[in-house]
Amino acid sequence: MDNDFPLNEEEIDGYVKIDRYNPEKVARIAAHYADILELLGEDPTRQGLLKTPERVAKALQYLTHGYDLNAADILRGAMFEEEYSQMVVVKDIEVYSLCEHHMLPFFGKAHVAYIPNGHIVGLSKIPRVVDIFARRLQVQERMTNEIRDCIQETLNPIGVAVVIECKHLCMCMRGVQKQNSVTTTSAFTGEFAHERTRNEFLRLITASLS
Ligand SMILES: Nc1nc2c(ncn2[C@@H]2O[C@H](COP(=O)(O)OP(=O)(O)OP(=O)(O)O)[C@@H](O)[C@H]2O)c(=O)[nH]1
Ligand SMILES: [Zn+2]
Repeated sequence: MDNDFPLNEEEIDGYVKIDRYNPEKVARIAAHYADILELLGEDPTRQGLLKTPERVAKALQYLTHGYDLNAADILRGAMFEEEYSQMVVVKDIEVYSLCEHHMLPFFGKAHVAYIPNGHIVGLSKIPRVVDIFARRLQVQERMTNEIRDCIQETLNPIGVAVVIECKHLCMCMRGVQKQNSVTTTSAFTGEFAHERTRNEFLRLITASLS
């Protein structure tokens, strides 16, 4: 996938405000990156680096485009009255975020469940909500709570469960340099406070289809 910030609204269903890809902002961020390249001992005028500051500026805007999106609005856009009252689980949602301490990626999977209370939500909206909170500077714990709170407050279900498992590059490529550690965070509301419900969710997210 091309990682440049989408130039047209179609690519992400019109949810991103076009002013996020502001040429003035790109130019300003790029100017800083030209300085940074120099400070790192590079020659920003060599051929391979000529467009790098601009590419980085666009990539950073893409990686933080969640700031421009309203997750509650996106959920509200696809809520349907339905009497279904069993747990709905969307698991293995890819997560790509940036840790707010080092601005290095952390990535992995999110598993989200809710128990409807008269309304269900369009399934694709759950990964969209995950993305909106992931595509900004984050800590994994806050992201987990924000996803839970957004679904609870907007959809008002009987309960919400969120489990996120991520690898943090700031712990792999530098610092403590642990290549295999995975961080798991979780957040629950309502019915998921009960061990039985929580265990059913945990069983479903660890079960394999094959
Ligand atoms: N709780 C939490 N910590 C995170 C997350 N992402 C990165 N960190 C941690 O943020 C901490 C920042 O600690 P500092 O001591 O200020 O920074 P540092 O000197 O670069 O730390 P080291 O990574 O241990 O070298 C580190 O322990 C990181 O592992 C996250 O999502 N949640
Ligand atoms: Zn970090």
